[in-house]
Amino acid sequence: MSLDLTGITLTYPDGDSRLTALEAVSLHVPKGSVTAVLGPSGSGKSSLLAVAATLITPDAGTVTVDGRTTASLTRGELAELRRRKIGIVFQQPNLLPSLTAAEQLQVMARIDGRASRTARTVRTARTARTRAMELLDAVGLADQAARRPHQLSGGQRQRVNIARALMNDPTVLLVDEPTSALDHERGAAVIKLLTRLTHQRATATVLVTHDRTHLASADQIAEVHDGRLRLTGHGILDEEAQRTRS
Ligand SMILES: Nc1ncnc2c1ncn2[C@@H]1O[C@H](COP(=O)(O)OP(=O)(O)OP(=O)(O)O)[C@@H](O)[C@H]1O
Repeated sequence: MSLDLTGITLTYPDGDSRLTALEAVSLHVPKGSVTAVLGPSGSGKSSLLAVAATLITPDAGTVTVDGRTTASLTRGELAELRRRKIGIVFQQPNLLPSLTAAEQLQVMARIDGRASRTARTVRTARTARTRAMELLDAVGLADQAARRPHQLSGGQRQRVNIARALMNDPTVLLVDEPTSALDHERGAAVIKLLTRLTHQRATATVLVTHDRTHLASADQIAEVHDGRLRLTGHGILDEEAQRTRS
């Protein structure tokens, strides 16, 4: 159980030609580990996350989530894979202003229930509430469950955002610069939380960051330059970690 990108090339239309955003990118992210992705602006980091999230189909290469290669899936199967297996944490929390912290999470279960009519079990409102409370507790916000976004700090909003991404128990967690709106201390707390949740919930986590101080908690570090990726730090997880997490 992991995320694998193999030989990914992605181009965008650029006038009469095409701009290569990713070139022959391969990355193995084992279950229960954090891969930090660094790189200058425009190097291809967001494109990499969008391909991993199956939001963009690459020109070449394969994305494998939980052992399933996405190219062979129908659009419906792909949408279901995204809903059930992939959690995305965007830079800005984008919480709904009128909902409490608990409701931000419960809405995810409702969307999932409605979308998958063929699913054998549709989570009831009650189990969604219980799960939302468990996750808010896991991110240290159990006592803030009834608060709305304007009553929360930036760091607390980002923690709700992270808890929301975990609501459907994803295998893969994709995180885009989660600390850009936070001061150093709150940013460090969010990264620590993401690392702990990755290990506890055994997600394959990709963390795009500009902040090199975040690298200490990563299991492997990848750098992207002009669409090319190479592993530059912590290299490959040690064998013991591989055995326990894969
Ligand atoms: N939809 C698009 N259409 C055309 N070109 C695009 C599109 N999205 C990104 N690009 C180009 O692809 C390249 C990689 O962009 P990408 O957004 O992946 O970089 P990034 O590393 O995430 O940058 P940043 O750190 O500034 O967010 C850039 O040259 C960008 O201009």
